Amino acid sequence: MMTGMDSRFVGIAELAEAPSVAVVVDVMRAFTVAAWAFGQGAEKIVLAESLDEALALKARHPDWAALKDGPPAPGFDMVNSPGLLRSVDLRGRTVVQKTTAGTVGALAVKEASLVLCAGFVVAEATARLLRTRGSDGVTFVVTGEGGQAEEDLACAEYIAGRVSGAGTESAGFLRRAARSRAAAELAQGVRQGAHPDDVPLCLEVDRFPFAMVAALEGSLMVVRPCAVPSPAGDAPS
Ligand SMILES: O=C(O)[C@H](CS(=O)(=O)O)OP(=O)(O)O
Ligand SMILES: [Mg+2]
Repeated sequence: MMTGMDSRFVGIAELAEAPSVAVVVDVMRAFTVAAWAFGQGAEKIVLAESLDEALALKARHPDWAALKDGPPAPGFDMVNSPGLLRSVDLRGRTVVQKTTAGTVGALAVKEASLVLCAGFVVAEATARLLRTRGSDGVTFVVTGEGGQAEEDLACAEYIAGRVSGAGTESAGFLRRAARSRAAAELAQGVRQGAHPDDVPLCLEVDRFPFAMVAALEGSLMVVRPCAVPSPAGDAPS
């Protein structure tokens, strides 16, 4: 199905007012990690505004699992690495996540009527949800490097292409992401709290069948997986 969707690609700082529909993209690594957390059984992810808030939430809910980017730190259970997270059993757990870019981007659009958190691992489910909803305007928040992160921009453009029609192929977009600064820094060990498999895991297209919807629940921004069944008319590509 073709849609006449109007796509805007903006950095976090360019967000003047809450968009109606926002897709917040963080390929490396926040939303790849979020998808893996759901893959490992997490029930929900609470996005923390700050490290202090993450620790306060953990103190109030000792059974929640607190996750931050960068190196391991006291009070936190996990770091922002899909390669490290994939061996953790999170069945039924609530995860609290605080990262430099991804979680900040989602919190910046918390007033939007629909917020999807995305990376390549949930690209098709995200596109399908947007198609199903028939949104005519979508703001893609490119969270890394002031809106210039090549891995996030490539993924955002790929998802936008998939929304408009099934013909968009992933290969070129993945090549751009693989050549990004983030990929190089992860491969070179510049970014801490990493596993050697992080880059390939972040570049796995459609590893998971769900989209990730973030919404305010009381005062907290909460991400939950959302199954998006393939409509009978959706032609495979
Ligand atoms: O963990 C990450 O990859 C980054 C943090 S940094 O760029 O390595 O400092 O956070 P994210 O919000 O997932 O981009
Ligand atoms: Mg990032």
